[in-house]
Amino acid sequence: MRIDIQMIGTGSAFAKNYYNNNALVACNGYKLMIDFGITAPLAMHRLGLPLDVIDGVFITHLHADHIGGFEELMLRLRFHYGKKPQLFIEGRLIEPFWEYSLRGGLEFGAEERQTLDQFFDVVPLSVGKPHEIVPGFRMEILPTKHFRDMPSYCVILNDELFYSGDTVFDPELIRSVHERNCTYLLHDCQLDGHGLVHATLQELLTLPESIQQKIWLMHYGDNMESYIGKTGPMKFLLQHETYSFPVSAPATAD
Ligand SMILES: Nc1ccn([C@@H]2O[C@@H]3COP(=O)(O)O[C@H]3[C@H]2O)c(=O)n1
Ligand SMILES: [Zn+2]
Ligand SMILES: [Zn+2]
Repeated sequence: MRIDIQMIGTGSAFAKNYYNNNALVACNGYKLMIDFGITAPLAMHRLGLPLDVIDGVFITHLHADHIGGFEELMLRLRFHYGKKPQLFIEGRLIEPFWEYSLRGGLEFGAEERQTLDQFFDVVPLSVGKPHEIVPGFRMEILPTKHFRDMPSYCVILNDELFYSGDTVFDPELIRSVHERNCTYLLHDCQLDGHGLVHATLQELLTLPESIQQKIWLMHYGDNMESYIGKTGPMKFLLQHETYSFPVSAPATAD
């Protein structure tokens, strides 16, 4: 079987040549969006993808390049398409996501109090508890170290494909997913400067070659092209491209 990933964008938070680093994952007939940032509605439009292709959305963390497109997504899905997708979200993120990031725009003027579950079928996730999205398509989240104490999560799909979300360089995390036989490591990458909240290219280049061979770089800045050929065996994911990753069917969930 395969996991197909279309990179809706591959850019860092403030990149202007690239849309926000968000990905549309297709597996066993289900389409899962990983993050939906400020630029995601425009990127989907440019790709000719209507918002109702999305069956579910997973949120890695609450920075705007990962959730800034939700107001449009929620309004259009509910009132234009009449669709209520699933929302996969770590339990601790639910309240701040709704109360601090969205409620002001979605409730103001509403006659009735609005809640997140009017827009989504909310599926709370927990670290260490894999979740079967549909038969044969499984996700598992792990915490990442990103920005101070802000909760943020990476995700492993079908035990084989690791998607970092946003994280500082965390060799222990990378080695652990390598050792549990993840075949593909999609990792955010800051190409220059200090890695205060992201892994830098220089840091990723210190990993053993056997790990670098599995790494696909994403969430990069506008100067990506000047780094082509300077990433060792690591490859860049390209915006709007679809990548088809062969995977094994996961062992039976839970
Ligand atoms: N101390 C910090 C914290 C954050 N940032 C920038 O804010 C962005 C938020 O989205 P991101 O993708 O996590 O990247 C962050 C930094 O660019 C930064 O530059 N310095
Ligand atoms: Zn980001
Ligand atoms: Zn972030």
